[in-house]
Amino acid sequence: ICPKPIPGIPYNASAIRSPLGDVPGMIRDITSTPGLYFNDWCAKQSQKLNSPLCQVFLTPFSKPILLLADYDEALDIGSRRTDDFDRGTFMADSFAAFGNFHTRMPTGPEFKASRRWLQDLMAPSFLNGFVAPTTYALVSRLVELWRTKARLAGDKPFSAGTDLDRANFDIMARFFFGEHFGRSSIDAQIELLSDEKAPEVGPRGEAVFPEGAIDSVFYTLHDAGRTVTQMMTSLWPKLTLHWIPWTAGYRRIQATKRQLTRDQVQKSIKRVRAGEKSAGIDYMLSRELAVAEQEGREPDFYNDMIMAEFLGIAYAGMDTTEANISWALKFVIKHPKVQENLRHALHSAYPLAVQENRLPTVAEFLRSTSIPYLDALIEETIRLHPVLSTRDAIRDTEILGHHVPKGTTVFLLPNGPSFLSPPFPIAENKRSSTTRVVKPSKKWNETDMASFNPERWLVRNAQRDVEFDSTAGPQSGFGHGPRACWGKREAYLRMRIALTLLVWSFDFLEVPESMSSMVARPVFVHTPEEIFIRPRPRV
Ligand code: HEM
Repeated sequence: ICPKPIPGIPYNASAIRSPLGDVPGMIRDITSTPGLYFNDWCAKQSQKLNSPLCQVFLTPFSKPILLLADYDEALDIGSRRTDDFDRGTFMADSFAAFGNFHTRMPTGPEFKASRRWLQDLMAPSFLNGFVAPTTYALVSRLVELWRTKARLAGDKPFSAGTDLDRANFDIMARFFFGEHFGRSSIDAQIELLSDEKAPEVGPRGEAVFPEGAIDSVFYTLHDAGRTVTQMMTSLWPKLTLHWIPWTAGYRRIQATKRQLTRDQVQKSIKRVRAGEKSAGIDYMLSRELAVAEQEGREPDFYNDMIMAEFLGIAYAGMDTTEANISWALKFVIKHPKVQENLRHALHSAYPLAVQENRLPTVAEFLRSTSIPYLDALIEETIRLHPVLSTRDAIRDTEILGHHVPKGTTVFLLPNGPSFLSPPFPIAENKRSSTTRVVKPSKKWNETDMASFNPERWLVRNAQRDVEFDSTAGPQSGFGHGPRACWGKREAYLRMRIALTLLVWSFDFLEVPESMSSMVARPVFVHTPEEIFIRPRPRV
């Protein structure tokens, strides 16, 4: 009943002496180290076991999970070895509460059908024509809210976490449903402050503002997100799978799907039949209409898989992007020089807006090409707070010369050696045949790999101009290959708009040490435990 390791791959000796595997050690490490969470613990094991491939036993009586800590092999598995590896049980189980969401599926016919409905939503025409102006308008409301809060708070910092949460929720809700979703939840906050009442003062001297009501879909997404963390950290995932459908959170998820069907799908069907398209849902249902016509059947607008995409994607796109915007703000607060450089880069990109003492318009934003320092800051934030990718072996195969049985889950660590600490030396003949034939990736300078330094992404071109180099060194924050992040383009667009408008509008002044913790919350997505800001309006 003790775990059975795969021969030749290092593991913690104590793990195979108990049916509980690595669980007791992991719980001990995590509870005794503030800020250390699941992904960090995994990265630490590869360092402790001093191997680019090791194995851990994360649930009692379980099969081993492989931890791969090498950028070139992870890139290879994600993008080139798709006959050996695919999305597998770990993700499917973790996202169980989301129903037929495509991230849970192997790359087969059902996955392809789901992706067909989503086909238009990452197209430049939809992103630039609909998502950018919508996001710009919503972030402008956040700017308005923080102006009001800054005025009422005087010199006191205040928590920005809930506002960022709401703004990102508003953005995702409108991505799918447009203005038909109703009033923005940031507007509800602004209204609440219209009495100009001074905020209360919290225990650390921070200004505390009241919280307005918010749509029930917001709570549902958080409930659903909690089930992902619950599943990933459950000692008994199979039991948890059976138990989740009985929880109040799960019932709320089902009720929300019914509500969205009633409120949004019906309205969208009318628009689609009238040939009108604006929000994401309209494009999805139009695709279904077109496919149904092609296949000579009635459209199935209420298909459970379409419903599952609304909640699944809203969750996948909300916490991840919000976390990175929050970390980026924390970094610019902690590093005033970076904030100054960023503002200077933004001002140089939009000289007319500086001259006219206003924000860059959405049209200017869309016309501008890359702003290297902004792109570097975003990339550096993702590098330091990445999300884990996983794959399962779909046939008996090998990694770094070791036999890997079919069905084995592999974590492609985005935060271990190669990324945040020096890579392991690996003999060329141990690498996969597909890795050997491509040029090895560039490596990070080993002296400062774990520190925050946006400059690492900048290079000078032949004309001596500074450019952003997305291949400057290893980065796996969005995963690789056909199962990499589907929403990457929207995420970049949102992060660029949000950071441009926020850093243009405010000087983010230093906050006291007691409010500037860089510790992350123990949830699946590396999110700051708290974020306090002290914004001083500029324009
Ligand atoms: C900074 C923000 C984001 C980060 C760091 C991030 C990261 C990731 C990662 C690491 C994966 C797994 C990739 C793999 O296994 O190779 C993923 C998958 C996914 N992401 Fe994102 N994501 C972000 C934003 C978004 C947004 C905004 C959306 C939607 C609008 C989105 C939708 C998805 C979906 C649907 C998948 C599943 C893809 C599949 O299974 O084929 N993500 N994301």
